[in-house]
Amino acid sequence: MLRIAVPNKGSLSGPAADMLHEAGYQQRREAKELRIVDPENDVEFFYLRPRDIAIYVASGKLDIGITGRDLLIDSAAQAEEILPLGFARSTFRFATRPGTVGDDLADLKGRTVATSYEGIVAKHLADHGIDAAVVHLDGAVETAIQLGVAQVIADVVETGTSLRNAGLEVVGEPIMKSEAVVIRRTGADAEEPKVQQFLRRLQGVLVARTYVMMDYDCRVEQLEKAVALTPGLESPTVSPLHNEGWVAVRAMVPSKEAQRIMDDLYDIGARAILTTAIHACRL
Ligand SMILES: Nc1ncnc2c1ncn2[C@@H]1O[C@H](COP(=O)(O)OP(=O)(O)OP(=O)(O)O)[C@@H](O)[C@H]1O
Ligand SMILES: O=P(O)(O)OC[C@H]1O[C@H](OP(=O)(O)OP(=O)(O)O)[C@H](O)[C@@H]1O
Ligand SMILES: [Mg+2]
Repeated sequence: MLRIAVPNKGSLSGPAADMLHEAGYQQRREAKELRIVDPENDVEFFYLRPRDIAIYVASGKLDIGITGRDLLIDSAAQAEEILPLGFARSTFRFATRPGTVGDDLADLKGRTVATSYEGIVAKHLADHGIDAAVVHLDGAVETAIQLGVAQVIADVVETGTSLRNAGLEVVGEPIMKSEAVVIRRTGADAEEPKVQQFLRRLQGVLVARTYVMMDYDCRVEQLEKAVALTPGLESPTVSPLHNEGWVAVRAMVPSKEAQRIMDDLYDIGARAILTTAIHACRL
């Protein structure tokens, strides 16, 4: 049975459960459940603190886990990313009160940086040869500056609202970009069929979320131009219509581009252009 670690709380937990549900897996019904077995899919889910997931997976007791890339790197556990999942996207950045330090990383020398991600910050400073103190806090690190515990913070930034509300602004380049990722123990068997099947299911959800199916009719003379607009993933399906000189075309297109592609197809004479949602997919 495949043993999978899933975040039990925080920003990762809801979207991870939604994605697993869309991929056809049973999920817990109550937030207090710490473990469920999905016998039909031969999978056991363990609901763990996001920060702990890389440690469990690195130990080899759990086969794979869903966590944040930043949490994986911060843990320094012997685990590696195998599939990015596209949610819980954030950047990890230094921030401070305007005017405290310049945009140059070297300005952090001799300062105190408060963060919940001590591993990432200490390594980043060491890699750049900057001697600064790091104070570990569990959360709400923005307040550390107001209360004088640190002059600089390093934290997750998504919309920037938390920083603005605390009167802070980012300084320097982003330390890293993060999103939810699937991880496994470093060097674990990449070909393990159960793991491969799990990844294919999640990839199917990602594709279903980012593509729509597009159908349209066009004149045979316009087919090459039309196909160039909708190349599909492999190649579009082209079927003859009862009316001679016309064909029906079917191809997957990125949902974000669907409206523009429909305009372009219309302009070259395609008609009856339809898009439909994809509910599930195996590439
Ligand atoms: N506002 C946010 N937007 C996007 N991703 C976020 C946000 N806050 C945290 N994350 C991501 O979520 C993961 C952290 O999960 P974790 O559950 O530890 O913290 P959290 O979501 O801040 O929850 P809490 O602080 O309530 O425990 C990291 O990968 C981080 O990049
Ligand atoms: O840029 P924003 O959209 O404001 O999002 C970023 C904020 O979200 C998280 O905080 P959370 O609410 O989880 O509190 P925490 O700091 O205690 O983790 C993170 O630590 C930032 O503070
Ligand atoms: Mg948080």
